[in-house]
Amino acid sequence: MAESAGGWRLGGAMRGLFTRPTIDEGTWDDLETALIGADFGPDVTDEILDQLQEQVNRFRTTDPADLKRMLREALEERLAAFDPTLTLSDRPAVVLVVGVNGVGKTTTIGKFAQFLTSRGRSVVVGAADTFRAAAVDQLATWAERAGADVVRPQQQGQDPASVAYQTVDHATRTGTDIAIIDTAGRLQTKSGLMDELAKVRRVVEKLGPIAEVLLVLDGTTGQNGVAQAEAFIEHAGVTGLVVTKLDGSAKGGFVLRVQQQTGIPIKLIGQGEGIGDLTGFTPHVFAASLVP
Ligand SMILES: Nc1nc2c(ncn2[C@@H]2O[C@H](COP(=O)(O)OP(=O)(O)OP(=O)(O)O)[C@@H](O)[C@H]2O)c(=O)[nH]1
Repeated sequence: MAESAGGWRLGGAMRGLFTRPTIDEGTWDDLETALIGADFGPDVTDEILDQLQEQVNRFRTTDPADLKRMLREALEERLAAFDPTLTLSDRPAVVLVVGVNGVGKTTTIGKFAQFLTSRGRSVVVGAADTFRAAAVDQLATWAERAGADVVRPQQQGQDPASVAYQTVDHATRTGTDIAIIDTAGRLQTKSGLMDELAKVRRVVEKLGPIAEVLLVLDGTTGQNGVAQAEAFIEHAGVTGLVVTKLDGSAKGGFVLRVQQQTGIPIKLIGQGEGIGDLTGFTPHVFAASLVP
């Protein structure tokens, strides 16, 4: 899996920026425009600008190549402030995947199953989003392609918590390493959704601890996507973020922004619609692809 193949560059503004002969006022304006354009958000942008101006003054440099390196290092340091390691050592390791519909949740679960099976881990996927038969089929197709087992609801609208229970039970009985549970993204009310999730958690925890709760966010929707997912962040005990659709997006700054804002580490990055298009999150690699 290529870790640096992403298209999440900062975009055209950066190119002109680092070819100026010397650092001048225009450099800082261009840098601000580029950071805002890449969705770092105003706060992170200001912090980075202040930090870099201070460093440029301290080192008395006027060389744009120095500034570029300082920018890359500043981004890497901030990206690395949270631990991106997935905790999957329980047997089975139970992973709940949450998020609003349409962000790429089903695709992500398929890719995650593949990510794990290709590393020699056995996986079962549970379709606990039981309201749409087509969605269950779509998830099952992805999981089967990844070489994972699937636990489906026995009938449409079956209690999601019982599907989740059966999934973990299946993993325990068969000695499967990892149980990934899809959950509903859309219910009539937010409290209904959170109650359902709380019930899934309660029932699963009867069998053992939950290893990870991964919240899937669409990298192209930026801040609006975070607002939509607020309830999950507040109530679902999210342990990691998965940011999808970063391929071809010029909005890579969102990754740093969302991590700083929520205080939750990014653990996986989706960068395409193919089954291999999911990677772990490596701050060094990500910073280097933001500022190539
Ligand atoms: N380019 C790109 N497209 C993606 C990525 N992840 C998902 N998609 C696409 O986004 C669309 C929605 O993905 P789904 O996985 O169906 O999203 P979902 O959140 O499960 O949506 P529902 O099934 O409606 O709940 C699909 O067309 C996917 O192919 C990604 O990393 N990059």
